[in-house]
Amino acid sequence: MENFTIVSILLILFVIVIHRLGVKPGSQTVRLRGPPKANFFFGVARLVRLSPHPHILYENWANRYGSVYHIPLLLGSEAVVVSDLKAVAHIFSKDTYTYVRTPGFRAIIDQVIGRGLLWVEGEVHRRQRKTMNPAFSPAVIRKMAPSFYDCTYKLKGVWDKMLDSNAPETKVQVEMHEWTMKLVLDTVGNTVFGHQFNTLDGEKSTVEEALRVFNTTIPTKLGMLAYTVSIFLPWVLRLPIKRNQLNKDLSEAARLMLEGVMVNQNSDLEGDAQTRDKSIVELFVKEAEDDGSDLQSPEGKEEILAKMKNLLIAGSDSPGIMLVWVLIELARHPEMQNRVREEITACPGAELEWSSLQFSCPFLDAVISEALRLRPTVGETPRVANEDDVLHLKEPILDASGKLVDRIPITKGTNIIIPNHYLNSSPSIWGSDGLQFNPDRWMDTYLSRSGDDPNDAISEKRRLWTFGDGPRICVGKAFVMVQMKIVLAVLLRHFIFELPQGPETPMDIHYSLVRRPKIKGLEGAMMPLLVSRVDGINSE
Ligand code: HEM
Repeated sequence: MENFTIVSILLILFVIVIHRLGVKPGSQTVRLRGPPKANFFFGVARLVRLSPHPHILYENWANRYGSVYHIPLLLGSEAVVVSDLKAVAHIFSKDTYTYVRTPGFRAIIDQVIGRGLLWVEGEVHRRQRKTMNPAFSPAVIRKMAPSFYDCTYKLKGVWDKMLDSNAPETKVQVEMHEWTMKLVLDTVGNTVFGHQFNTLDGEKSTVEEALRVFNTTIPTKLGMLAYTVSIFLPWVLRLPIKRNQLNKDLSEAARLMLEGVMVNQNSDLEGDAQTRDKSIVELFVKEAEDDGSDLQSPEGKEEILAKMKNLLIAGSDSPGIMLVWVLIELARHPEMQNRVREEITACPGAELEWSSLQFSCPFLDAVISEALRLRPTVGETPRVANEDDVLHLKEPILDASGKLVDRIPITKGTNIIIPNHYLNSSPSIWGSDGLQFNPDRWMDTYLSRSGDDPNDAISEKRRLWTFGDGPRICVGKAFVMVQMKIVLAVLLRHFIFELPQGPETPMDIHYSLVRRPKIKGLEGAMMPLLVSRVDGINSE
């Protein structure tokens, strides 16, 4: 019998035993409507995980069962899907206290990233977040802008060389995931840790290699199965399978690099006080010192390493994928790419300095917002109720007995899923073109932007859920918005991006920790784009 079949059977038997012993992954208390099981063991869990368009599944379910419904998951467990905007806002606002991460999801974070901000809950989270927030203030991010430019111009230099080695006016095929990963890794290393990865200069980095292997390895059926199961059953992460080994390798590579950063940081702190403003790591060191932690002790080091690892991995995965998505969308819509380029070319300042760029190029801003809306790297927010609660709905729904209800009691242990991707794109919220790439929707002044009144009915409806919300809202949101605008302005000013088989090139999704775009039919996470010069002329 095949290895896969044996392990699958063992896995299933183990789950049944655990289930019989009464260890339920979650319990649901309300009689809600919802879809039937698509599979005896997995309910609809695999269907959602493997669907290239899970938000469409949620769309169909919401149309059928209303804005709150239950879905069957593994072996009889269930989750309540909440897409009523009032209830969603309530859950996010009570995040880390009333609603927390599922034990399985925490175990994955622990294995890959460690026990930093993404893992902690409640009071510890509040304290860690308070320390981290100032490190991502607008003033600090403004100071990072030169580094965003440096890294982007380095990437431009690499692509220029590729083009120079070809005949004039030819296009080169560039593997986008590879280069955006180098770009964001060098940037986050430089700005956040004061560490020079120099991958754009051709230097080798174990972190880059581990990230590359982790992100591009084609998941086996067993790996996919284990991932789906592990969200609810943490022990699956201890099985000796390839995906778990990749998690550990990535974690270890990040640890080794960050230990080096810590050593340098300590010597900086002992030395020249002028260098103290250098990186976010110092804030962690200071926080630990204020708490009386012994930084030389294994526990003290471990605590700081985990916090750093959170920023390194969270800060180098999603931003790279989002940049790739923007370029794909612009390659699919050449007329929009031309419009963005015209806008950038008209931007005052020869080098697209941030002081001018920040307040220019509204269409580029709109393109970025639209890609973030349609292609969120985190499609769902899974949570579990940590205590009893009541959800008050904006719009009443029909329960399983056909009664209209506008409040839903939730008991401790209930699994909750917030479908971020559905909320970002549903035609019921965004209008009939909700599923289409239409940046112009962001050019209308009444749509949600920073500074809008969050209680305004339209702003509330047109909110982006790509960065989550509430106490856990992405700490790097402002960082990545500045980074993306600079990177895209520079690259689009100089290069034209096309899909290998034209705008209609068929696309697919590669599954790793998050979903990344790929060209249909290519092995792994391959996402090549054709790059050519805007002026068609080789550089000196
Ligand atoms: C386009 C890029 C990005 C996207 C789409 C994104 C998305 C998200 C989302 C959805 C969450 C909330 C997760 C949850 O509620 O469970 C989150 C949290 C987080 N993100 Fe990002 N992120 C991005 C970039 C970054 C960057 C650049 C950094 C750091 C430099 C970063 C660091 C973090 C951290 C540390 C958290 C945990 C916050 C907490 O638990 O309090 N992210 N991100």
